[in-house]
Amino acid sequence: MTNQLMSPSNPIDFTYLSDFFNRHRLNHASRLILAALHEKCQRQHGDLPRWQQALNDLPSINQAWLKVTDNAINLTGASQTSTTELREKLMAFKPWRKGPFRFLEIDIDTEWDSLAKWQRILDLDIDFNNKTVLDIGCGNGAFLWPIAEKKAKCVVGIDPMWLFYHQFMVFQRYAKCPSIAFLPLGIEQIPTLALFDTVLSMGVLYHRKSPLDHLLHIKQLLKPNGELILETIVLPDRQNTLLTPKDRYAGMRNVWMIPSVSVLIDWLLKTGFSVIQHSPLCKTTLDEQRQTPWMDFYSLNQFLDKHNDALTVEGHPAPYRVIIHAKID
Ligand SMILES: Nc1ncnc2c1ncn2[C@@H]1O[C@H](C[S@+](CC[C@H]([NH3+])C(=O)[O-])CC(=O)[O-])[C@@H](O)[C@H]1O
Repeated sequence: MTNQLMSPSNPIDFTYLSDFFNRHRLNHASRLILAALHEKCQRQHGDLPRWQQALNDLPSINQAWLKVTDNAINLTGASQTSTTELREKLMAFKPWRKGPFRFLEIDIDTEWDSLAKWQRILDLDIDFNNKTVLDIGCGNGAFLWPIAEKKAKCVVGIDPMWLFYHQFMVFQRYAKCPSIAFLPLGIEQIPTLALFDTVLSMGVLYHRKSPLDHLLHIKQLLKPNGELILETIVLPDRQNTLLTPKDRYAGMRNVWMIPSVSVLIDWLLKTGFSVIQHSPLCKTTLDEQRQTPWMDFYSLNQFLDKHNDALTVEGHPAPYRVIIHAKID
């Protein structure tokens, strides 16, 4: 593909997206999305020049190849750069939260083992084949690679954080996967057109002030018979319970509501979805989320009660997660 992902005169060049949207029949959204990207690029983030430089400093790699293996999203190839230098270049994109990745011989040990979540998605046996997929709040795009490998027609990831866009580009500049696009935009900037067969919203719902509006918004983005993969924190309670933390939840400031699974299902039914299946409840473990040299801020370990890991430091139930596979009624 003609992939103008980077050019020295205009380092954030999204012009290749017109071609991407045309190829994947997303052209109705093209004009509005390009306008939103243009506007975002006008309001340049202070760290952008540093991250752009860090991308430009990455070495050339011969025969680059990206593959998702059991324990990492793995970029292989041949480069002259020493391990020490390579590690330093990749450290410039810290903090690395989602992964883990392997970049040539360097293991990027991210805060989250996202492949554990991916395994829970695989356990639901969801069919991505030939689907047009949107991943809302995709972080650095860790799930875009395995979804593309499952032969999705195209995968669009959106996340407003410029750092995550650059972490994605660390791999895409070599992998040049023609079926993936990462838009550094928030959900609010995506036109409400029914363009997608499958929408993933993972780790996002509890950050939305109005979770029902989020579900209604997703419904507008789905084609008839479209499917939702909703992953979120829930209460371990079997009853109809809902937590609205007054202040923080597990150290996170912007958490609005955490429902029990039964409330979550009621929200889905109320907003016009029917539930196909859901995963078992899964307590987030310190194997799945922890501090590493690649993400040295506080992590789950510091946000659980030291004497009782069933509780957060604030005294709320510790995080459990569920994945619900639903479809439009
Ligand atoms: N308005 C917004 N629109 C879209 N994304 C947003 C917005 N605001 C924040 N985000 C993004 O939503 C993501 C939430 S993390 C889940 C990552 C991945 N999905 C995961 O399942 O590991 C939470 C977690 O770690 O669980 C972050 O990357 C935000 O930048």
